[in-house]
Amino acid sequence: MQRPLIIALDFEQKEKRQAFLTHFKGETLDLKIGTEGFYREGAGVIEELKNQGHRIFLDLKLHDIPNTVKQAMKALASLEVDLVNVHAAGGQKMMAAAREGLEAGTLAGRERAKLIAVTQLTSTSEQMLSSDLLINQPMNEVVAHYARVTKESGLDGVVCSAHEVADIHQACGSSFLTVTPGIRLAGDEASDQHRIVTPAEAREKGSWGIVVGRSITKAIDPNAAYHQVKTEWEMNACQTK
Ligand SMILES: O=C(O)c1cc(=O)[nH]c(=O)n1[C@@H]1O[C@H](COP(=O)(O)O)[C@@H](O)[C@H]1O
Repeated sequence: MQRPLIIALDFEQKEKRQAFLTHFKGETLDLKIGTEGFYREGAGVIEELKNQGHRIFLDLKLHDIPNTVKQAMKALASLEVDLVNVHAAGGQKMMAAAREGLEAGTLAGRERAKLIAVTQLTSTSEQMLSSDLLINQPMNEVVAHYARVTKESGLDGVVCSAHEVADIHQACGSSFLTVTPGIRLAGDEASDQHRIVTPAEAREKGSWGIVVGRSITKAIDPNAAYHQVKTEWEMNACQTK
């Protein structure tokens, strides 16, 4: 994956996922399978999408004791996806264990999946951080701290909102990966997301990759919406070079 535009394949039925992908015949995509799809369809969905030539972000957000996460990551490594994640809230030992498991499970001669950690969900607001999680620090400082701990644990990057990318680059360097969901085309509903930006803003703010679900999957013309997102995301890159 290179500065990917990742489509979140969050569908309530396998048939709906497959019907959605018929809008993209002949295109190689960066796709995300999350808990909704993986729990329903199992590992077969990964195989199916890989056979179609797509690159995969397997978003299971592991969060458990270090040994459990290590063994789970070892098992997931056999699926040979491109990107996997854990929750940074699991702490440094858990994240280091995730990396160990991933390395142990990666077949010799194969490239290890990139491993990133969710800092604070993009559905979390500053107010929720304090009222629900009892974290009384500004969101950007909390996220930058989680990013620093993630880097110290040997991971490749984080999931965050584009609003925090500059602080993360300052804390961890600009080569530390920032994958940013919470992307909306102008005028689209935020729905359950709180820390949102447009694709163009994500690029301006320096995101390495973006994750886009409903702005594409719920569009009347998903292919047109995808290419609108892609144009904003890439056009802006040319302007900022
Ligand atoms: O790890 C993720 O992918 C993730 C982290 C996060 O903080 N926020 C977030 O929205 N996501 C995922 O990104 C996708 C966003 O979907 P939309 O809100 O429909 O664009 C969903 O599949 C979420 O599970």
